[in-house]
Amino acid sequence: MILTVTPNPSLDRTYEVPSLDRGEVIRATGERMDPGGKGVNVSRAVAAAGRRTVAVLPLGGAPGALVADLLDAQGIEVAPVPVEGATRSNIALAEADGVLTKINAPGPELSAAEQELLLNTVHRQSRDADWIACCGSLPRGLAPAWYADVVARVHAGGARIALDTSGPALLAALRERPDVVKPNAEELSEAVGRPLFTVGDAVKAAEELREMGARAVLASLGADGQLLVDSAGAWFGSARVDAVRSNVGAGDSSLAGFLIAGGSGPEALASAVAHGAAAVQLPGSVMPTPRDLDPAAVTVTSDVPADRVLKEPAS
Ligand SMILES: O=P(O)(O)OC[C@@]1(O)O[C@H](CO)[C@@H](O)[C@@H]1O
Repeated sequence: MILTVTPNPSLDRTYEVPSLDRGEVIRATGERMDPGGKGVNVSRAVAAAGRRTVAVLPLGGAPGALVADLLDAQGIEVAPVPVEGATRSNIALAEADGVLTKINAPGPELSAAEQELLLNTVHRQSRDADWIACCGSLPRGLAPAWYADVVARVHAGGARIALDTSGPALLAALRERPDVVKPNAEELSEAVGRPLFTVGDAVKAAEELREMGARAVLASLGADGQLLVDSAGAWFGSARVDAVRSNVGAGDSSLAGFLIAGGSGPEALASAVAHGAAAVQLPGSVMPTPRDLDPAAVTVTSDVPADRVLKEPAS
């Protein structure tokens, strides 16, 4: 079973607009609502692959009830932590030319009692888990070391940990030796404190994260592909993508693909790349099913193209 932890979930609202004109009333040509937050998306992708998953998340207010209903409709098992504050709504504005602008709200502040309940729920649910994916930003009230505490507690129980967060929360958790961390290029650049211009720069940065404690690093480099760096070396994976519709949740779909395929080595990287590529070709944060995957479009190699300049340099 793959357990996901999303301390700051969201109701994701996507509006399709012709273009973003500041100061104008913009009429949306389409809208959709998805249950969101990075761990929630990982659970949605794991469930879409027909595997068992449980999502732990705080839920509050009317948006929280809506997130619960949407997850229920998708058949996702949830271990909810009721909280006083309302679950946030995050907005994505998708322009006709493919540019996507996202507004992420801070979310509710969790009281000391709610924080404790969240940690205890994760701990209780972790008993059945092979992997625990801890994902996303921390809501107000949770200290930057919160993920570090979770890793320390669940590692003692034997489950493996995948961590997808950034900034101080990522740095604090590294010392507890998470089994895999999943930064994107910007998060990787921020963690090592320097810009990344080439695939080789990203490999060096991932190696530094390993020196800081991560056992493996699965880094998504956007349109450039993905990297896996672990004790056995480095692999680079990429996929042919026909048309990008929405990259919201593509990283979460990748992480799900990686964990479904065992969570280590080049085959898991290939699955991560296939899931990421499928997700960007679907609207909003729709997660791919096995039918949406195109493994033949994926290439994974240990011959990492270190000199390749990133299409989207990170700083
Ligand atoms: O604010 P965070 O926690 O960093 O990210 C939240 C979020 O942008 O991540 C998911 C996509 O990865 C969305 O479902 C959600 O809105």
